[in-house]
Amino acid sequence: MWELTKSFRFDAAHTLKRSIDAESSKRIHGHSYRAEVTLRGEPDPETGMVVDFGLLERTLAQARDGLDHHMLDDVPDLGPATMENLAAWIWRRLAPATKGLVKVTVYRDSNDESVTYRGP
Ligand SMILES: Nc1nc2c(c(=O)[nH]1)N=C([C@H](O)[C@H](O)COP(=O)(O)OP(=O)(O)OP(=O)(O)O)CN2
Ligand SMILES: [Zn+2]
Repeated sequence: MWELTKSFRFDAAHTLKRSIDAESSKRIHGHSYRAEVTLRGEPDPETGMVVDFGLLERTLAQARDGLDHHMLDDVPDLGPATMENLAAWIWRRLAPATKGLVKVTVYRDSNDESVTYRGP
């Protein structure tokens, strides 16, 4: 069994309701994120690939385009713009076209934080 991983980056703005740091969190502010997507499968004997990374990049671009330079509060079906919801949103975007999807991890390196979603 093989596992392939590819990442994409996006920058986006949001507001957040929180019980701590409430004032600064509810003001519009931005973060830089990295989403890492892992899928599992067997290489095709003819191509030697589980999936061509170029094809995977095209699929990931559809998710990135829905988030990069967007106001996350306005992204349909996201809910509160947390890293938890971002990971699940990316999963839902990718799952129909991504055989063997294992996990989506969203990183916010400026805060040394990450959230991993492994599906419903
Ligand atoms: N479990 C989660 N907790 C928090 C999330 C989240 O997505 N999941 N998100 C936030 C906020 O996005 C918040 O803006 C981060 O706040 P904070 O840690 O205070 O960091 P800064 O905004 O100061 O970060 P810089 O990027 O360094 O400016 C909070 N919690
Ligand atoms: Zn924030």
